[in-house]
Amino acid sequence: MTKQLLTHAQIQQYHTDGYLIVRGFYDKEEVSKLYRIALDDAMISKHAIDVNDSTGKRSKLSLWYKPGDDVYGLLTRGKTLVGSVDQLLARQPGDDGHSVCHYHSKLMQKEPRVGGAWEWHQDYGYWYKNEFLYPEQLMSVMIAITDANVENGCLQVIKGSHKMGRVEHGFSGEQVGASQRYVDLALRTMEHVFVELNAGDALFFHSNILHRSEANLSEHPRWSLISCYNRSTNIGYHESSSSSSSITPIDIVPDEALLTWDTAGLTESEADFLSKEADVSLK
Ligand SMILES: O=C(O)CCC(=O)C(=O)O
Ligand SMILES: [Fe+2]
Repeated sequence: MTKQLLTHAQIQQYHTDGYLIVRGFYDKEEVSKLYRIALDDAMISKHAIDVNDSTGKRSKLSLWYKPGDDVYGLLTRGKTLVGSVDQLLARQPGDDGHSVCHYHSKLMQKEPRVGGAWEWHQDYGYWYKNEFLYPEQLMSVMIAITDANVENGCLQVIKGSHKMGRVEHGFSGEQVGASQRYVDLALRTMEHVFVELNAGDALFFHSNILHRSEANLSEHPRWSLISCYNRSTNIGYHESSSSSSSITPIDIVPDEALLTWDTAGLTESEADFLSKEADVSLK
């Protein structure tokens, strides 16, 4: 399947709404490979962290920085995905080269009946603490590995809330959440959208959009990959050295690499995983 860069209208929509859904970004064959690897990869499961919500439900999350030559690394380095991100991220004056970097990716596994909720937050609410100065140069892409719907705890967003700028965040149980007052005010005028995705769909979202998700009370898993991108011009002054990937332009690979390249599992040397002790805010 040939992937397309974003159209002018899609770019406009992202800037107006703070998010953009691209249906079928990955085809059936690609999705089944991603699902199989997520199930089988010993390194992913070895490094999975439990993240509890306020009611004790938990999601399994594996987070890594440097993308390697494994299937998930190749996905995040794919030409059209990186090219689309490049169309959406703001550029610093004077930056006219290839400057899209991989900050980190996380594989989120919300298992049936146990997968936990996420409080309302902005990703930049976390990343601000890592001293990245430019929210417009940061964004995330969620790739649905299974279908995500209201029943299994899909992502919810407040449409247009990225225009509010950064909102204060504080601890809420083990998670960091946005000030409830500002969430309530945002909901007075902005639309609360449940972003239902089919496996293979991609959701591009701004680092300042308010989002949350419910626990997975259904019988179906809700698995997704969230990859976060940055520009090399946006230095995280309070980032640990292990995440120099956030200012190192991505080594881009052809889209076909995902299906055709010979890949190993994630190895210790290729991917540097986050441990729970390393970052209390869990990105
Ligand atoms: O997967 C989810 O439901 C939300 C996760 C999220 O927003 C995050 O990890 O920042
Ligand atoms: Fe988030």
